[in-house]
Amino acid sequence: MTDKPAPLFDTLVIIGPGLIGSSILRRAHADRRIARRLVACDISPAVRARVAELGIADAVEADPVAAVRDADCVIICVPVGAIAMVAAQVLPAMKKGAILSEVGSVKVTVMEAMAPLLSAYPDIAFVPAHPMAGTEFSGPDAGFATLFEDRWCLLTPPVGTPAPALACVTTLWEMMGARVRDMTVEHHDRVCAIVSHLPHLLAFTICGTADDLADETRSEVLDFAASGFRDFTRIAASDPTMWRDIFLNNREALLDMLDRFIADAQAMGQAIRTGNEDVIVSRIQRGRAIRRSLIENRQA
Ligand SMILES: NC(=O)c1ccc[n+]([C@@H]2O[C@H](COP(=O)([O-])OP(=O)(O)OC[C@H]3O[C@@H](n4cnc5c(N)ncnc54)[C@H](O)[C@@H]3O)[C@@H](O)[C@H]2O)c1
Ligand SMILES: O=C(O)C(=O)C[C@]1(C(=O)O)C=C[C@@H](O)C=C1
Repeated sequence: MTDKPAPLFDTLVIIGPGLIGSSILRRAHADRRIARRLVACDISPAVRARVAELGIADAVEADPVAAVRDADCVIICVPVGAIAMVAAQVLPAMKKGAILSEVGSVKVTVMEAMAPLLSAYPDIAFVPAHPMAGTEFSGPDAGFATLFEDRWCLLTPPVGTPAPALACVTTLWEMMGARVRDMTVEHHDRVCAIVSHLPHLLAFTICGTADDLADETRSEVLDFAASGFRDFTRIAASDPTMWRDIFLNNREALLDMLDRFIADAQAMGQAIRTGNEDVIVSRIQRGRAIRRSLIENRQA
């Protein structure tokens, strides 16, 4: 009889088992090659009770210090503005050689807040990750085991990250079904500003603009929303705390992309005003080409 290979981690701890954290737990619960023991920890008693009910963790803890004591890997899955605070709670309790990770949607400010904390714990490897997958829903009921399937997961390891820790986190995300790419925190934040943060800003804004026109159009907005507007309302339904933290933490990159967008939108407006068909058609053709390449890359 051959022995089963050891799992990637003995104990994997998820702090904040909401949409992303509970999706990691579900996948790891279904594939025990990822971790022998799964621990969930959340500040909210309602979330803890629900995670226990769902049965997706072997233990559910209220106290982050108790939760991480035996961890080989801890993944912080809380809103961006709370990541460093949670790290400050758990770092002193983590064992030497363990890995600390997080899944925040912004990396530069998180790294800036983490650097002074990490310098006191040279035996903990910090490997930030960002799965480019999600939905407009939050909380432990929103998660599902296939959320990361075929999606990208961006890693932003600080210079000097030990190779075995980086390899472990890479393997973890590959076992989640994701494709993995490493990049710097600065590049990450600029890429996410254009592909994720600006589109959300536009969606929140267009819904607000439509709502401000309430007297004139609101009933029509609701009646006829099975149109282009509907696609904006899906992402505009996203969690306010999460998006407040993203916008305020990725301020510079987001404002830069917003300025570019405003200039391009004004150019399109000018083309419509002056009847410049070439400009209008070439802009639409570029949009269609981008959609086609997303479909070819299985990201649509
Ligand atoms: N939603 C997405 O599409 C998406 C995708 C990729 C990455 N992210 C990032 O992942 C993180 C989590 O997002 P989510 O959508 O899963 O959020 P969520 O609201 O579904 O879950 C967050 C959980 O963190 C808990 N929490 C908050 N503060 C805490 C604290 N101090 N200590 C312990 N638990 C705490 C909450 O109670 C909640 O259960 C965010 O940083 C977000 O930017 C989100
Ligand atoms: O699909 C959605 O609803 C999402 O908002 C997911 C999405 C995105 O913008 O692509 C949102 C934020 C994350 O950091 C990563 C993924």
